[in-house]
Amino acid sequence: MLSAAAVRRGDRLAADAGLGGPVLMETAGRTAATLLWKVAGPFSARQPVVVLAGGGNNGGDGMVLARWVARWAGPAAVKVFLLAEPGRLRGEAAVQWSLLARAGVPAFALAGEPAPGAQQGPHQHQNPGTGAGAAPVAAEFPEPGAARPPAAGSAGAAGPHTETGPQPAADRPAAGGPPAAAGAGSGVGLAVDPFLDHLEAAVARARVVVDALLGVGVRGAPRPLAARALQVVGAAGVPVFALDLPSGLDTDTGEAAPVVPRATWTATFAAAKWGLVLGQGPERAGQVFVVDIGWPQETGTGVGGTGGEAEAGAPGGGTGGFPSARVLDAAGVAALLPRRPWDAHKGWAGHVVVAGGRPGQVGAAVLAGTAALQAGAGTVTLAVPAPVRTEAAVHRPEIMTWALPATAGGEWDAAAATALAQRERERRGRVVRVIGPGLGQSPGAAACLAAWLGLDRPAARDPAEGASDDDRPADAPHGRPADGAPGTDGEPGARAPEGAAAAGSAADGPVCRPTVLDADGLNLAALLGIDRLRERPGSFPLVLTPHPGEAARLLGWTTARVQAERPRAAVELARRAGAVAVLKGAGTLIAGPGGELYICTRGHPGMASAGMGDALAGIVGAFLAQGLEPLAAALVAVFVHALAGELAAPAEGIPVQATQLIARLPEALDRIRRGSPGSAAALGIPGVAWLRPPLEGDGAPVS
Ligand SMILES: NC(=O)C1=CN([C@@H]2O[C@H](COP(=O)(O)OP(=O)(O)OC[C@H]3O[C@@H](n4cnc5c(N)ncnc54)[C@H](O)[C@@H]3O)[C@@H](O)[C@H]2O)[C@@H](O)CC1
Ligand SMILES: Nc1ncnc2c1ncn2[C@@H]1O[C@H](COP(=O)(O)OP(=O)(O)O)[C@@H](O)[C@H]1O
Ligand SMILES: [K+]
Repeated sequence: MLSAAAVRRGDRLAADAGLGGPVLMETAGRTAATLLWKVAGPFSARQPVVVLAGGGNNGGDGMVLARWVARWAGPAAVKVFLLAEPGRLRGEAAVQWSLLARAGVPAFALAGEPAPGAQQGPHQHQNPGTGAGAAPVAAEFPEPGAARPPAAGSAGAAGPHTETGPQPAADRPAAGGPPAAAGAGSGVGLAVDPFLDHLEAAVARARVVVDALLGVGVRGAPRPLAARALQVVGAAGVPVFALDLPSGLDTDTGEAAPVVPRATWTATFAAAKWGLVLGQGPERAGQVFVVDIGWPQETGTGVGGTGGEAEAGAPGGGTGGFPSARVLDAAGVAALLPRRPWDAHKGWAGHVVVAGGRPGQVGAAVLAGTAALQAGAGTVTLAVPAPVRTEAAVHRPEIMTWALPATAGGEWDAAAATALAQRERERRGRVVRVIGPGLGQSPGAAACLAAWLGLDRPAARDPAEGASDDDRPADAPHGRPADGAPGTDGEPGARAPEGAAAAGSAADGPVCRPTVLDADGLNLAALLGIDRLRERPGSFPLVLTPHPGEAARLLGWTTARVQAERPRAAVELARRAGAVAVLKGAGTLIAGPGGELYICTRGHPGMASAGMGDALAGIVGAFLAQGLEPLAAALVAVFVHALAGELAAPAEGIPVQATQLIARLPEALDRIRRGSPGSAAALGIPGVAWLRPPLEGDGAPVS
């Protein structure tokens, strides 16, 4: 996931490696043509493609695509509208314009200012700034079926038109019309109004419009001329296939003026761009396909990403726009999944303790616990205020419950902090805490949270923790016996703060454990101050799972700012807390304390329902309990959760309940292990991957 600045840097790295613009453009345009054919083809003179091209490299991509479609289906199957004066084209776009002429592809362009003394009219327009070689545009681009003969001796700025040039498809009569290169153009090199009229007429008859007007080079909202052309396209209601980005969409923020097309498909090159997943990007881009154009590996942006790897050497590096992120995919997540040994026992898979479930919100803790169980935790306990213990216990017989000290009103009592730690110590095995689902924000809950985070006093090593090692095979995950508590490096107490042994000993206070903070756990942490989380003793593993509102409270931002700057917000949460931060919502972001950033593009709006977050917190806990490091646990949990949400929805837009998602967790895990739908292979075009594959129940848009 790249910013515009990162794309430029990637292009430079590619060029340094010998992959120059023309090579990349050819790969981009040809692959996009293949993809277009797959999603919207076949094309013919009766089912033509109209390409709206701009004067930059995005337009160049469109011209490459047009050339290939013409080669496969005959020149009458495609028509190019260049919203620029050909004489002003530079670099690769100029080359592509020249190649279009050679291929006999019908095309229209804007006419330049007439040369002094030249007769007015579309064929007489001389392109300024092109010197002696400037040629009437019309001569280069014959319009199929037009009566006028080709202008003789034309030699354009972009190269001579030669009738004998390679025109593989020109001798193939296009369906429903005369041979493509038989006649001369009747309307190329046009003033603006006739150009737009022709565009309107062509679009009305088109099978699909290819939007190649503006790509990552866009600056601000489309200017008036571009806006008029986009308006024409939008008004026609014909499906739009956008190249790189829907034209005018802000590459970094996803801001979009009203004229920015609502594409049915977008083929984005090298890697996805932030603008496709932020702001209005998702609704403008439609189905997004990531097209590998051959950037060298050093750029770190292979198709589909590999997930689970650091983004070392990736373009962007935080310069301008947002930092780069890796897109989670099934293959990358599969590599991170814990591998259960054949002789595994429940201790191997850890013990998730969910602390929450105040009266009226017991369900939140139940959902987190059930999700933890379904995601593979060896043991799950719901630690709840005593008055609700029975209510918590009735749901799943596999789940234990601990009744903890409560106030008269059934809220958490401050004494519960120590009581919980005591109950944990009575059991062997690796304990992970999921703190927050239904916790409430009572003073007692706040006191417990501070104690569990070790922020009320120095924390100490839990002597019972070491014993749990005996339960595990020698190569068991989580090589850190006490998970970051002081003295875990083999010298018990060696790094313990002064007085820690007394202050935080097993006998008289809570110890710290790998922790997931969610919901009110986060709201209370915000009151403590997010920066204080860095002070937690021993930097024990910590994963925060805020939704945008909770993230705003933690950062002291508005929710709107969090949403507008999601990548920055995620990185900031992780940096300030010194923890792994999962910023939930469409396009969940996972940030590591070292600046790592990942995005999960899976899941769907049907998952916007109560309890989904509780389920996610429980799943993160389950993977911590199974020995994954916190970043890996968060990555796996987010992906599995999203995939289970997809499996639970019969179709796009159908609401899913948390219990339905939780029920599908084992299947989601199995899919990931076996390679889930949405891999590049599933689309059937090597080097092309869905950014977010269609839901299976939705009827795949590809044939
Ligand atoms: N450079 C490379 O290595 C590659 C670039 N590729 C393509 O090149 C595109 C980027 O090309 P460019 O940098 O030439 O930029 P674009 O083609 O995206 O846009 C630049 C053009 O848009 C005009 N423009 C900018 N802002 C505008 C606005 N608000 N209203 C109207 N017109 C506006 C500029 O005057 C210029 O003509 C990518 O999106 C991608 O499609 C691909 O060919 C792959 C390789
Ligand atoms: N539009 C969406 N697309 C993908 N995932 C979504 C979408 N809406 C919600 N989700 C996911 O559902 C979960 C909702 O969590 P949260 O807002 O905390 O819900 P709750 O507090 O009700 O449990 C998150 O994991 C979020 O990423
Ligand atoms: K575009």
